[in-house]
Amino acid sequence: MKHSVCVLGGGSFGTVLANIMANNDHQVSQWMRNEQQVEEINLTGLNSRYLPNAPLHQELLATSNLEQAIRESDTVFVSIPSKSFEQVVQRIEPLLTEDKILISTTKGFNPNRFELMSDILRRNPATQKIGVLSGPNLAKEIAVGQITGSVIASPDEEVRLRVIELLKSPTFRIYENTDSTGVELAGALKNIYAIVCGLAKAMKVGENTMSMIITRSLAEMSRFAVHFGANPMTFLGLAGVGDLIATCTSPLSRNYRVGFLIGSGKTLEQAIEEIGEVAEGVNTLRMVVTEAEKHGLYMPLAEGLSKLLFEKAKLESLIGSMMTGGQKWDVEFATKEENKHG
Ligand SMILES: NC(=O)c1ccc[n+]([C@@H]2O[C@H](COP(=O)([O-])OP(=O)(O)OC[C@H]3O[C@@H](n4cnc5c(N)ncnc54)[C@H](O)[C@@H]3O)[C@@H](O)[C@H]2O)c1
Ligand SMILES: O=P(O)(O)OC[C@H](O)CO
Repeated sequence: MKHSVCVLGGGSFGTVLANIMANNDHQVSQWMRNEQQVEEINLTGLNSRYLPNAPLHQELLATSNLEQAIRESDTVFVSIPSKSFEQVVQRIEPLLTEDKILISTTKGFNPNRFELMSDILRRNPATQKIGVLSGPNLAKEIAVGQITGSVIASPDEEVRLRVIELLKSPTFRIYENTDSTGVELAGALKNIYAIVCGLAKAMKVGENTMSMIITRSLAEMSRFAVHFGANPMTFLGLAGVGDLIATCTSPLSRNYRVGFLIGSGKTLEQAIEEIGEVAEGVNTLRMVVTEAEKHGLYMPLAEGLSKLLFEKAKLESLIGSMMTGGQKWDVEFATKEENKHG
């Protein structure tokens, strides 16, 4: 069945998703605020600022008419950075009807209060058909047809099946999960650890060290997420360990690059300016460290990074924070009995 889809956001991820769905013969409009970008995509089939090497499907329609784009669509993907997500969702709320499906692809927290993007979507009074798309999805790799897997998370089967129908392709495979909280938290939290790994890479640490950081990052992020209702098993999937590996090891990740640039002597402000695209991990770090303190959650890597970025602590103290401290179990979600005998 041919669907009408709207993607909100003119950045790299919104553009690759819109392009996949247009290639799948769905009617796709991509809403963006920048008129010049709209014109460029419609006239040349290129989004040169965000995806310069990816020619786009000729039927993909870029638009700055938000009202028309929403009214004409049965499914809306929101690919707006977390900083502006709530503001854009408030604009579309009056246009929503109970049959519309809403998908967040944004990996971050609301900077104004501790909540996820799907919480913002759920506040609309019209539709509760809501899902979260997350996984190891570096947009620039997807754009050139690298084999990629992602996860659609929603308790609602219709939502999951719709997203699979819209996005599946010979190079893009979508898996299902009902643990929306786990998938969404995994996607947001891993950005913190991508910054840590970028820093570690700039310090030229060995592979033992890098593996330890990535694995302890997984322990830390799943500890946080389980406290807020996630299933720890979700962290074994693509949205958990999968995305953590991709983002913690790839120079294509903006968060990793923030860490690498700081580790190479730049300030946080210089790193953000040089990248020129959203790096969600910085805001996520602020929100998560505050919540971890409030709830007594042990997160030495996040706390160490926060001290380094916001309180000018020394780089070495970040990794030092992982080497001391009380937490002694390798796998925390094994039962107490297993830990005793394992
Ligand atoms: N790029 C990736 O590889 C990737 C992959 C998976 C998920 N994501 C997530 O997707 C989200 C979007 O990322 P991206 O990579 O597309 O970002 P980006 O930096 O490439 O682009 C952001 C886009 O949002 C637009 N925007 C910002 N504020 C706006 C506002 N108030 N109104 C309208 N438009 C606004 C910008 O103009 C820009 O077009 C992020 O949360 C990111 O974590 C990104
Ligand atoms: O470029 P980043 O660091 O925002 O990462 C992009 C995606 O989240 C990778 O899955």
